Amino acid sequence: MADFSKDAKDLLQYIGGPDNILAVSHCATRMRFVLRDPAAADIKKIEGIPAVKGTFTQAGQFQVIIGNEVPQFYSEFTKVSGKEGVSKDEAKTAAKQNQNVVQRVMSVLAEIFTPLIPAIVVGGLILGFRNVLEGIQFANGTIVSNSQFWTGVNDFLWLIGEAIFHFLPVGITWSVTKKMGTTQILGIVLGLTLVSPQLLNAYAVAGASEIPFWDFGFFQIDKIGYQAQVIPAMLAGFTLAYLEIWLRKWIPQAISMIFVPFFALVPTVLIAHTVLGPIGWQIGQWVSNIVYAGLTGNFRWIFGLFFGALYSPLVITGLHHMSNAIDLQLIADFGGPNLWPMIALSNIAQGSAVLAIIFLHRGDEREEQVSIPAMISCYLGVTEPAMFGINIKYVYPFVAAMIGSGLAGLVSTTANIMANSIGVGGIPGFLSIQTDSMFMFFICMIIAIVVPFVLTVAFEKKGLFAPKADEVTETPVIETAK
Ligand SMILES: OC[C@H]1O[C@H](O[C@H]2O[C@H](CO)[C@@H](O)[C@H](O)[C@H]2O)[C@H](O)[C@@H](O)[C@@H]1O
Repeated sequence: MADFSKDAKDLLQYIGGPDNILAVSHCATRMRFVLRDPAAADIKKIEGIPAVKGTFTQAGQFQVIIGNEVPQFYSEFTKVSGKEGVSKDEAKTAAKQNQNVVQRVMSVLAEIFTPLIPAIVVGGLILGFRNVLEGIQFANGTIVSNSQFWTGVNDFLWLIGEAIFHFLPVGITWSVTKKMGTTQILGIVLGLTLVSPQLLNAYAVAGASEIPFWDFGFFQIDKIGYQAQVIPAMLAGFTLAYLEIWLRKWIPQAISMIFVPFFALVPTVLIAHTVLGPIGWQIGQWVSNIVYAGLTGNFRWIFGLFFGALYSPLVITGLHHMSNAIDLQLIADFGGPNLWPMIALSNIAQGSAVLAIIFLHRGDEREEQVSIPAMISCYLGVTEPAMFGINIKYVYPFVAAMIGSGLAGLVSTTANIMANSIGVGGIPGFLSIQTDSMFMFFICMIIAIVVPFVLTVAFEKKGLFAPKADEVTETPVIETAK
C-alpha cells in the first residue's frame, strides 16, 4: 500500500493549511474540498505532488484527483490535518456556492446514489448469474431445471438480489438522511415502511383483484408497497429530513430526543402513503417512459450516439452518478436498464484510448506508472485516473474515446441492448447484460476497444487534436464551473 504521509502533508500546506478548509470529503477517486479562500490554494504546487493526477473546481468544490487509492489518501490527510467530513456550518457554506438549479439537482442525485453503488453492483452480478442459471435454455432445459444444487443456489442468491433491488427504498431514504445530516436510523425505518411485508407488493398491484387498505372509518388509505421505486423514496426521505430539521429549531433541547423523532417520522409515513408515494410512483413512470422511449424509439441511435459521446465529459463534472437514479427507475419499470450498458462501454472506450497511448509510448516507464494502472482501472469501471492522468492531458485520446463510445452507444441503442441491472461498468460489465443482448454487447465492446485505439494511434500520427508540446507537460486544470 502506498505511503501518502508526505503527499498528504504537502497537500495540506499548498491548499492553504487547515484554516482554509471548510469541508473535506472524498468520492471514488477525488478529494473534494470546500475552501474558505480558493485563491489561497497553490494549484501548480498541488499538481506537482506525486499522488495528484489533476485538479479542478466544480460547483464550488475544489477537487483533487487521486485515483482508486483515495480512501487511503483521505485517511492520511485527515490524520495530518485534523479535518474530517462536513459540519453543518460547512455544509451551509458549500450550499451557498454558485450552483444553478440544474447543477444542484444533479449533484444532489449524485450524492444520494453514490453510496448505493457497491450494493447495486453486487446485485447486478447476482442477477446476471441467476439469469444464466434459470434463463439459458440448453438442449435438456435450464441449469436450474436439471440440478437441485443450482436450484438452491439460485433461490439463495435471490435473498440478496431482492434485498438490494426490492428493498432499495430503504437504501435511498437512508442515503437522503445521511446527505442531509439528519437521523439515519429514522431514514432506515421510513424506508422499511415503504416496503414492509404488511403492504401489497408493488409488483402485485397491477394484477391484484383488490387492494388492501387501512380503514379509519370515514377514510381509507391503500396499503401499497413501493418496492424498487426511486422517486417515492426520495420524496419521503427529503420530507423526513426537512421536517426533522424544522422540528429541531422549535422543540426545546431537553425534550427533543422524544418529540423530534416522533413528530418527524409518523407524519412522514402518513404523507408517504397518501400523497408522496402515489405521486412519486407516477412521476417515476413518466421519467422512465420518456427515457425508455428515447432509448427504444425511431431516433434511438441519435440518443445512443450523443449519450455515448458525452458520458465521459459528464464524469469529469462528477455529476454522472445521477444516471443511477434513472437506471434504477428503468429497472423498476422495465426489468432492466438500457442506459447503463452505454456507461460500461464509455468506460471501456476511455481504457482503450489509454491502451493506445501505452502502445504508442511504450518504453516510457514514467508514463507507464500512470497509464497502466489507469487503463486497468478503466476496464474495471473507474475512469478518472485515465481521463485526468492521460486522456485529457493529450486531448486526442479523449476525443478518440468519445467517438468510440458514441459509436458503441449508437449500436447499443439500435440493438436494444438491455442489462439485468447496473453492474461493473467495464469489461466485466457483460456479466450484467441480459442473455439475449449478450452477443450485440460483445460487438459494442469490440467497437469500444478498437475504435478509440485506432483513432488514438491515427490522431497522434497525424497530429490531430494534439495540444501544443508545452501544454502537455502541464497536468491539466479543468475549470468546469465558475
Ligand atoms: O466516479 C467513479 C466512476 O463512476 C461511474 O462508475 C461507477 O458507477 C457505475 C454505475 O453508474 C458502475 O457501473 C461502475 O462500475 C462504477 O465504477 C462511472 O461510470 C465511471 O466512469 C467513474 O469512474
